[in-house]
Amino acid sequence: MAPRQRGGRERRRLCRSESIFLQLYVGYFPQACSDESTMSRGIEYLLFQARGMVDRFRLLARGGDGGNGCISQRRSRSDRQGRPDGGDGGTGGNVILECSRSVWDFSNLQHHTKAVRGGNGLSKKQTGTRGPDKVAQVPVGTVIHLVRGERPSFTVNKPTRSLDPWDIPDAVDDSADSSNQKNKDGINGYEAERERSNQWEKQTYPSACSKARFSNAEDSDASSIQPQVDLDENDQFDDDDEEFWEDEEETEEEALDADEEGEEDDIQYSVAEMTRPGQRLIVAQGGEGGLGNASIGRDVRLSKGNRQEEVARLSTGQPGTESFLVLELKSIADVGLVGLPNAGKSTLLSALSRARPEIADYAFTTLRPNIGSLTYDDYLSVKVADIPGLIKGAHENRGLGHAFLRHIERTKVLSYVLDLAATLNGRKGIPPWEQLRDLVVELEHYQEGMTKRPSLIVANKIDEVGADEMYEELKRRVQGVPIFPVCAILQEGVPDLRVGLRDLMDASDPQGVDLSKVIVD
Ligand SMILES: Nc1nc2c(ncn2[C@@H]2O[C@H](COP(=O)(O)OP(=O)(O)OP(=O)(O)O)[C@@H](O)[C@H]2O)c(=O)[nH]1
Repeated sequence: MAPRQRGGRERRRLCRSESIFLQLYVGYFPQACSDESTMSRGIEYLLFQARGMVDRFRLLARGGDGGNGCISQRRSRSDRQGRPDGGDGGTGGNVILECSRSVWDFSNLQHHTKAVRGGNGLSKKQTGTRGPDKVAQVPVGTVIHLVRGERPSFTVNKPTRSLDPWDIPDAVDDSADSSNQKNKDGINGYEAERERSNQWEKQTYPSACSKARFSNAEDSDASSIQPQVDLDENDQFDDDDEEFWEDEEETEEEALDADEEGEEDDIQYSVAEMTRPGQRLIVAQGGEGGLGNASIGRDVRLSKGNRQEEVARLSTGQPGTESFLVLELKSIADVGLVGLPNAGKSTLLSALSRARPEIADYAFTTLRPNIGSLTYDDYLSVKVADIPGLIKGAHENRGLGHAFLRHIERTKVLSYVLDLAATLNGRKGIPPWEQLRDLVVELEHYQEGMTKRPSLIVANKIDEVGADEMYEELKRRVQGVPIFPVCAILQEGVPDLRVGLRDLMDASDPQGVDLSKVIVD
């Protein structure tokens, strides 16, 4: 097989970054492109962006197919004709998402994730092995949207490799009652399930339906019923299957975009949320194994005419289910720091907690959310999220746009970080009260009512010359929310801010920012 071309994907990503770069440096900083150092920062930014955080991810998950049932005759001297003794195929593995603290985005995932096929049944009524599950780790705060397929279901957090009696080779129960029950269920349900899966295959893989592996009963050749020896030679992990998956992967990956756009109307939003480490969610189920001829012979009366075809159909393992999901990361923090670029949010986060985000004197240093932990004397731990800077017009995709706001969607408290020094000493920035207005407008554009949640204002850079007067002016212009003068860089005012945040979380009637109480020229 020809090596797979990854170039297309790389190129696409850089193009997106380039467009952001242009918006930033030509739109937001009109004079910037003439400045060499800003250009080099821009390039640095591009590189960051190219390997930036993956907080939205399209995932096509497919459960492993069930193994085929075995067709085998056991003969002995006393029984020349022999008895059917082929075991059932094993169930395919599930695709499971596991919530974990050890990953912070989706960069470890593969767009196509498939679990392993169940093992084929063996002679002497031995059931095939269960296909191992494919477990993919996702960060805490992952929200799952369903584009296509079955709704995912949570599973008990236990090792999924543990086998039930049907999965243990040689564990076929001979007692009439239980085996009949199982096989009746299996066979009755089998017809309907098979019909459903045939339709599913035709819809999902019209081209692949012609492949032998996906051939349905009508197409299947009687020669596909192999004696035991041949079945044993079949690889349990099905090389053809792998190849098929890889061949399809490149084209399907491109199709994922189109699919998502095309099916946007049908998306079921937030079908599940993963908020606790260790939580497990089955997103695609493994298929049931096919029946061995020991089960078929015992429970199904086969008509003479199409006996072989019927046996072939019943012994073929069912395909695993497939689902197309969009995963989104919404960080879970108690306090969200919002501010314009360069306001000092990252510096403040490092003063409040042990987090060490990148700090620099240029805009958009922060390209991904940082989360720090603030611990009080009574061991209450509060999570604080620092998100990339917002600018006026972010809802029109200026700057880094609105995407990062999802990380503070669930915070209990908002902390507006305003730069008192933005207009001081000849700087051409925005006065703090206008910064506040712009931030409130952007947050409301993102989610109506977001600014009603408990809020406080951090008046940062109080150490700068002229900042005291600016702080007094800010207090005069903004009413209704507490304002804390802080010098994040020297950690001045930070202990009071810690207390203020705690009070806000404990307060019975805390208030958000009301723009009617903000005086702007
Ligand atoms: N004088 C003074 N400078 C500060 C203070 N806090 C932060 N700064 C400086 O302001 C600049 C920006 O700080 P950051 O913490 O990176 O600002 P940010 O809001 O995270 O910026 P983005 O990543 O662009 O969103 C840095 O040069 C800091 O050293 C402060 O209290 N006083």
